[in-house]
Amino acid sequence: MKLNIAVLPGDGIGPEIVAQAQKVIDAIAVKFDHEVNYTNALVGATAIDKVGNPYPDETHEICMNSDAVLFGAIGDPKYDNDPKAKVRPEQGLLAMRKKLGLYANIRPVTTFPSLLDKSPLRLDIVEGADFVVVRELTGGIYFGEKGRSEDLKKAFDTCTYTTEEIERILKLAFSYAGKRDKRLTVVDKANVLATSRLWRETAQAMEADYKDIEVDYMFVDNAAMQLIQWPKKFDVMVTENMFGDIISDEASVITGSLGLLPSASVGIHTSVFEPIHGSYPQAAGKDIANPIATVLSAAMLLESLDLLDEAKAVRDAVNESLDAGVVTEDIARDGKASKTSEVGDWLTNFIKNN
Ligand SMILES: NC(=O)C1=CN([C@@H]2O[C@H](COP(=O)(O)OP(=O)(O)OC[C@H]3O[C@@H](n4cnc5c(N)ncnc54)[C@H](O)[C@@H]3O)[C@@H](O)[C@H]2O)C=CC1
Ligand SMILES: CC(C)CC(=O)C(=O)O
Ligand SMILES: [Mg+2]
Repeated sequence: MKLNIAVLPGDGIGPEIVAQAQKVIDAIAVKFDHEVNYTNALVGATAIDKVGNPYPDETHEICMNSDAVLFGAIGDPKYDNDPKAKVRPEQGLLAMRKKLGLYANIRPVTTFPSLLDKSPLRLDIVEGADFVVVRELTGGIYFGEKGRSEDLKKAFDTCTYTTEEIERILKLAFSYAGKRDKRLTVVDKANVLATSRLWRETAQAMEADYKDIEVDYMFVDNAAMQLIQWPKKFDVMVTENMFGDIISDEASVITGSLGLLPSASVGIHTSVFEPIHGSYPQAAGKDIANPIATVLSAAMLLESLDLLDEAKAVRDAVNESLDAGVVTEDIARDGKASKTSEVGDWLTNFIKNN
């Protein structure tokens, strides 16, 4: 098969972690006799620096013409620490999601047997935890009208959702639950927010079409607590953009590191495969960031193209590397950390030789 992959490394650790995922895809291509064509494109702070736009039209064209997009991360302290900056790297990520119609971000949270002790939570709490956060990705407060009063002493962000936006993400979440343990938790703040009440009303109306799915409703503050106290009670969680952003970072604690969680952003046009973490600028250029979230995002990319044996070979390699202790410093034992690039090399060799 011929694969056209758009590669958007972005900022900070983005280029380093994406390079490892590309090495892994290359090894898979050789093993399974595929031809891979990568097209690199600018996004984020790097794109602002080069062309003044965090999501240039050329990048959009490249994404639209690809079979899938492999994305690293965006963000730079020079913008984080300048609240007055008008053009920001994050606008590039949001524009990409909106223009590609990526209304759903699928964030699977699974524990790895050899890393159970890396979670700050007790082993009996985390062992066997396995759930998916389905996060709405192109609506809500991140995309709502925002502004600042003339005297600069007041600012506002608005959260808006339409029934149509809620229905399409719920449909996808119901279908995920149908393929798993048939349990769906709708996370909202319906005791306070009008948008959340619309989410709850819409979900309640859809229950009749999915009689085999057990649906429950949970306020987001309670969900944030229960996720840590009883992670095993969850199967599929579905929620709005900002709540999903926050609870999925929180969920990474169950697995041991934010550097382990992959995601797939799907919707209308092409799909984007991206780690859930950011550009981790403190680690940029040091070859220490964990590449596994990005490598597992590449596995999700292969699955999206129905290359299931190929994806399994990536997952097997990752599991073996974790069992063998070939890991970066965030999940290392007894000070024995491998570099980002060494983890990538190990995975590549494992795929070649097995
Ligand atoms: N999808 C994206 O591109 C995202 C971009 N950002 C941007 O990233 C920049 C940094 O944001 P932060 O809040 O510091 O979040 P972050 O996710 O970059 O890092 C938070 C912490 O998580 C850990 N971490 C993250 N990735 C890791 C990896 N691969 N290996 C090991 N440890 C890892 C580190 O301890 C790090 O200090 C900001 O500019 C922010 O806007 C933040 C989240 C998502
Ligand atoms: C710019 C942010 C919305 C990025 C983020 O935190 C994420 O997508 O997880
Ligand atoms: Mg986030």
